[in-house]
Amino acid sequence: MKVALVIHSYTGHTMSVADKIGAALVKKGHEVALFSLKAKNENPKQIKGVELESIPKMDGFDHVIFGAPTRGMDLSIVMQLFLTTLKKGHQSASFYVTHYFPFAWMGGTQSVKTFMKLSKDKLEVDKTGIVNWTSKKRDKAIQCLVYQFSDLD
Ligand SMILES: Cc1cc2nc3c(=O)[nH]c(=O)nc-3n(C[C@H](O)[C@H](O)[C@H](O)COP(=O)(O)O)c2cc1C
Repeated sequence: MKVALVIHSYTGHTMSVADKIGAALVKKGHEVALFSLKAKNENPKQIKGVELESIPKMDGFDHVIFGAPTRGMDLSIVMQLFLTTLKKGHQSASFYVTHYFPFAWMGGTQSVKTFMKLSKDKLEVDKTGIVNWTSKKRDKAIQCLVYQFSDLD
């Protein structure tokens, strides 16, 4: 399958998970393209007036995996902006979020809700995942997520 990874990551947590998913997919024989979403003059605390550096095209991919951090108890604005650029459709997709605070309700859960809301009528999301970066079980959680997200057949 042709798989796109569309990732927003500022300090590298979300991207490090994407690298692992990408490597697992390649090992299984899938073709993988990585797109890193960036804002012009990115300032993680900025909410208003954010603009995307570029808008990658998702045409021709069999599946798209999205990854983004939680910011201010919600999905990063950069990923929110990208989702608003998508046209209506049924692209097969999955999504994971990374967050820092100890409980998913402190941002992770809301990020997934926002992703689902903004991708409604645009993506067919079959898997979602939340990675707590400060959890002692983080490595195990990432291992499970990589296993699930690279299981596409
Ligand atoms: C401005 C800002 C706001 C954040 N807000 C939250 C939050 O509300 N809840 C949370 O759990 N983590 C929060 N975080 C932590 C990030 O979500 C977490 O470190 C994430 O893994 C960073 O991903 P990245 O390294 O891919 O950018 C925030 C980080 C920044 C910089």
